[in-house]
Amino acid sequence: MWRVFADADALRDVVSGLVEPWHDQGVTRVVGIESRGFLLGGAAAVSLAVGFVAVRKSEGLLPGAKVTVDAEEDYRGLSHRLRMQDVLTPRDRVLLVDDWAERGSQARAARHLVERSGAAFLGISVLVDQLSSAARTELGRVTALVTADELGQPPG
Ligand SMILES: O=P(O)(O)OC[C@H]1O[C@H](OP(=O)(O)OP(=O)(O)O)[C@H](O)[C@@H]1O
Repeated sequence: MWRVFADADALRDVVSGLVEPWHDQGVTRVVGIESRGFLLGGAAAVSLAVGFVAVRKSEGLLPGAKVTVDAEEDYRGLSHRLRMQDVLTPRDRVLLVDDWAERGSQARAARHLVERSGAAFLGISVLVDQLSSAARTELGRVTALVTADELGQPPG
């Protein structure tokens, strides 16, 4: 995935595709999950002319008041404690941006963080949608550039 971001045209097209379905949805903040969600969410926030809020998976610095949630296992079977600075307000309408959603556990946990802050969680925008129909129902509106099925198997 990082190789895609190294190409200027591909990066521009990816960010454009992520935000295109959300231009008229009244988004006031973008939330992005570490690490690829930082890059894509930041770029999407600039494109939508709104602020960006980071959700950290690791132990990296995140000063000040925070909300925290233990996410269910992700697609690799890893369990992360997600942390977000407590900067959202009840007036915020939040879009989550990430590169890939499979189990949806990180996105669900991010939704909890957003809603615990009193903000409205609108949905998620991802490059690749590999969600089951059950996982999809808990994430609001889901938009994606491509499904995992459409990607197919990588060559050789
Ligand atoms: O839908 P789930 O099964 O919960 O998994 C989704 C998460 O997995 C990927 O992150 P990854 O762990 O690969 O980290 P990275 O962005 O730091 O590479 C992706 O960026 C999501 O954050």
